Amino acid sequence: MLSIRNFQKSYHNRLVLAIPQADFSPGIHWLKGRNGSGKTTFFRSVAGLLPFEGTLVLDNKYDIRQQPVEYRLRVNYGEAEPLYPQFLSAWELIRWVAATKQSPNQQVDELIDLFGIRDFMKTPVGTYSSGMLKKTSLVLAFLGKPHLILLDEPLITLDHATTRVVIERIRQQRQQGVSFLLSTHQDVDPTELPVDSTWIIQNQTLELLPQPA
Ligand SMILES: Nc1ncnc2c1ncn2[C@@H]1O[C@H](COP(=O)(O)OP(=O)(O)OP(=O)(O)O)[C@@H](O)[C@H]1O
Repeated sequence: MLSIRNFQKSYHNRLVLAIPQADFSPGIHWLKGRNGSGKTTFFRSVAGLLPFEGTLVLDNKYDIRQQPVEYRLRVNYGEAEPLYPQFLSAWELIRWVAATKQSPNQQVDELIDLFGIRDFMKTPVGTYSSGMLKKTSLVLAFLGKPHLILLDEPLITLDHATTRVVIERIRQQRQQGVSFLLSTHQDVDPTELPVDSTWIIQNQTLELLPQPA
């Protein structure tokens, strides 16, 4: 599903991540790592938001450099702590992302109701609580017809009911062929959300962890 070759990311000549080779199969994959290990850097690079050295190819077809638009159309990203211009409303953000991601008809309404943001979506995001902001970012992360969704700490700041909604949505999308890379510092019950592999970012690289027996 996602192939990584000779990946390197530095900030101001300080190497943060070097991944000679990694291959993610279709499925749900957890990414672990201590604070500052490089998870957000990795997600932002895979999402096409940060420059890096190396090659990323989605579905053996879409190279982030050679098919930049096709690749970005198929890779969505929900940030751990989303930041948006304070004066924009969720509705304005959603309309814009839905248009760029070519969302199917009805999807916008479906996601707005699923995450319960209709009541406040026309007020500026500057007035939102952290949970309201997180719900907005999750609606944005599911828009379009992604093949891969990157979710950085998708469950933080959410109430119990919304946590269930996120887990159920991930399961449902997985059944429809969407893959996920997720990071979390929380433990998630594998009976609720089956995981195909677990990876760790440490020592400036990404390693596959052995699956528990
Ligand atoms: N824009 C930047 N400029 C310089 N250094 C940066 C920048 N962004 C991140 N870093 C550094 O890169 C390293 C990895 O940061 P990153 O935010 O990717 O970690 P993380 O694993 O997401 O951390 P956390 O779990 O705390 O969110 C850290 O040492 C951080 O200081």
